[in-house]
Amino acid sequence: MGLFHPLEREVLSLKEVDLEKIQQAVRMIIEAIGDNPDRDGLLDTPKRVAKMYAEVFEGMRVNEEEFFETVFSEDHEEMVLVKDIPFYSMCEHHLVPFFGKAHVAYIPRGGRVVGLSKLARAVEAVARRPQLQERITSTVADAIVRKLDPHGVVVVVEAEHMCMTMRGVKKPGSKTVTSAVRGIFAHDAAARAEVFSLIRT
Ligand SMILES: Nc1nc2c(ncn2[C@@H]2O[C@H](COP(=O)(O)OP(=O)(O)OP(=O)(O)O)[C@@H](O)[C@H]2O)c(=O)[nH]1
Ligand SMILES: [Zn+2]
Repeated sequence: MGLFHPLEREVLSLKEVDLEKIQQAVRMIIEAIGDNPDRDGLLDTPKRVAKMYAEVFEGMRVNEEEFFETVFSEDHEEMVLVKDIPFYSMCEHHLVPFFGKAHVAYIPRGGRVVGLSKLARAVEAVARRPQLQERITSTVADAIVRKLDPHGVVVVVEAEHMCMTMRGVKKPGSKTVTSAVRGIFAHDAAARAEVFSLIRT
């Protein structure tokens, strides 16, 4: 099992989510906004929210590098791109959702090819933590670099942030695009242009 991205939490040290603590906190929030946590409609809400948080933050207990343990020895040293991987994450500043699509490309080296679904699983694991879009992007790219030592990696993430749409600056429809470019893609403009054009089409 590899090391975590330095910016990421020590997720493996966490055991189970403390559902009881989330329930208490949600009850307090309901009281603090001036509603009655004991009215019918809200009675089970703390329990539901606790269950939901356990689900949307389940990446806290998953090491994304695990998905790259099993490699197929396939003699393919050309680009592999899995695009339009949908993801949902929670912005660490406001704990509201941001969501969109991730595109992951790499050029395998030395026959280290992984199952396509593992790229999507890594995106999902990383997204299901309190996050920044930039950190999802670089964490996925760096995990692939560390585990597969490929010729190059590109991760592009495009997302809509609810903290920018339903509140605050209120700019619905605005999209944020982030990219992490590693290896050959960083210094070969033609390779980079190819992958970005494949992502766009
Ligand atoms: N870089 C980055 N910023 C984010 C992300 N998600 C949310 N933010 C921003 O985080 C910032 C937090 O700014 P603050 O001024 O501390 O908080 P705030 O008063 O709620 O800010 P506003 O959203 O402008 O109302 C905002 O500008 C958000 O748009 C992200 O994934 N990456
Ligand atoms: Zn936010």
